[in-house]
Amino acid sequence: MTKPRVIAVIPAAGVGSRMQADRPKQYLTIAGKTILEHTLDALLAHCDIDRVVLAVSPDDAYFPTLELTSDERVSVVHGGEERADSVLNGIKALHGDEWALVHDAARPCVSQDDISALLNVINDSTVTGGILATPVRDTMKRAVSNQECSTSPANPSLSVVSHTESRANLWHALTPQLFPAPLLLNALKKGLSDGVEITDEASAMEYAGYKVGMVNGSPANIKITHPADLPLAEFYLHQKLKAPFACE
Ligand SMILES: Nc1ccn([C@@H]2O[C@H](COP(=O)(O)OP(=O)(O)OP(=O)(O)O)[C@@H](O)[C@H]2O)c(=O)n1
Ligand SMILES: C[C@](O)(CO)[C@H](O)COP(=O)(O)O
Repeated sequence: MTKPRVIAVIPAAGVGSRMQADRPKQYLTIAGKTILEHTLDALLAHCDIDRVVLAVSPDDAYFPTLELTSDERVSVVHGGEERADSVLNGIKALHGDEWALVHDAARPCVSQDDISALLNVINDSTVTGGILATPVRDTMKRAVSNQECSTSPANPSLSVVSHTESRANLWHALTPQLFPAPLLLNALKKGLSDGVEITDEASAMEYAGYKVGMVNGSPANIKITHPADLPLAEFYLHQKLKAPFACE
């Protein structure tokens, strides 16, 4: 049986507003290279990933300065207004019967073993693709209102608890998220045109009615979002460098 083609699609067109840095966070350097280069290296190192489609901002002045621009396995498309738009542009660059492995540029700490574990869903007929995820570990509170509406004049960052959410069967969705490209393309188009909030690929596939698998992945696969995430990611990256991965 021919091995399915797996194309990585990396949304890397964000501005990183929550990071409050002097450049988009994917171009910050930790453990010796940019976050984007760490993420690309992790995906290109996996023997079951054929190539990478990168979605970068149309006015991205940083990407051309990276050496990887010469790697023939990397092609580039323009990102869009939202993450889902960037992913959609990436999927449109695929050619039909491949599997799309969508992975945030902001998640450089993903392990090769977790990528391999997720790829196993390709051969599982009980689901239509799947995602890496990790069970919630903290008690989860629902706030009365969003954080910008503090009711305490003395403490503008104070929120008020509405109630405690059950954390039974509650997971953090991570990336990569892996789906048949043609199905994901149509699901993204439908979710976006119906005005559904699509914050990950699975939400589009769920909205389209597919059964999505969840593979328990490492909580070290963090999404670098705030400044406090940088030293943690650097620690995890140094740990990864100590244990090089060899494709079977
Ligand atoms: N229009 C967008 C928005 C986000 N992303 C990418 O989607 C991933 C996850 O998004 P997030 O962590 O929210 O990144 P930003 O949108 O850059 O961060 P912020 O929300 O703080 O601005 C990132 O790799 C980001 O580059 C993208 O490709 N296109
Ligand atoms: C796709 C994702 O990383 C799964 O947790 C997350 O939804 C991205 O959210 P963001 O607000 O675009 O960072």
